Amino acid sequence: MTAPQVVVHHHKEEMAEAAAARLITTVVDAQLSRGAASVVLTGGRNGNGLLAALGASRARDAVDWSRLDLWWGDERFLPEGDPERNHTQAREALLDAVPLDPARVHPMASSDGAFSGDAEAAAEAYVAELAAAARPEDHGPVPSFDVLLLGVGPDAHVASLFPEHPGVREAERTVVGVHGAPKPPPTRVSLTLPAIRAAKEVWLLAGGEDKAGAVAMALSGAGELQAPAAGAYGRQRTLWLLDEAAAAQLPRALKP
Ligand SMILES: O=C(O)[C@H](O)[C@@H](O)[C@H](O)[C@H](O)COP(=O)(O)O
Repeated sequence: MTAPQVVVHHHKEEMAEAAAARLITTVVDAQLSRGAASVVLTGGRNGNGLLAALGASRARDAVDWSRLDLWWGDERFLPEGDPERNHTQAREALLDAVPLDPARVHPMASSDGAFSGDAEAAAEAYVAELAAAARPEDHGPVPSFDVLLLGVGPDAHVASLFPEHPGVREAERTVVGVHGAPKPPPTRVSLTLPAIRAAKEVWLLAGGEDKAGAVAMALSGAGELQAPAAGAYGRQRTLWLLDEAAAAQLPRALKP
């Protein structure tokens, strides 16, 4: 388990811009060293804020978009094109504006497609898609993601893994269907903590005072059942990207 590192920016806008710059550099370095890069996107305002900041960055085209593999940490189980889907929002925030290779973009299934209404079947399909992309040198039945992005909820949820819910307890499977999510919509598909922990780097994004309690709890020793964000860490790096409001309740020893 990699000890979490914390970076605090003044406001969430600066946090988004800094995270976008950091992501550009990390992706470019991965592409230089192995010819491709793999990133897992997250939904929510901070995740989409990062994508929008990346799209506005003049450095964005240092990325070879045709050699970027994009996955999702979770998805709201809604019809294709629904404005509330993380995939829809990511396309609007950035993806439709850059020359990605469609074969390397892996959205989770919609509720009206081949798995209509069956979130478990959609989850199983993503398990298979991840496993098919894994290589022998990878750490488990998922690709070794270079960066896995996670927004953090006010209850310290990450992806669609909510405190005390079955998904956060999943210790084997890489993707699960989620029902009765406290954050609407209730039905979702989510990576599990084992899948999240296969990533080289996990970056957790939290901005705003409504996240201060969750951030403090997750970084002060709470267990993953109570604070799923506490169980989200990368093999090589775990990075918390905060603004001052979200860092307000952090013990001094944890502040940079
Ligand atoms: O589908 C989702 O809603 C997200 O994946 C979810 O995990 C989100 O990242 C957090 O709830 C934080 O959302 P905000 O950044 O909007 O607070």
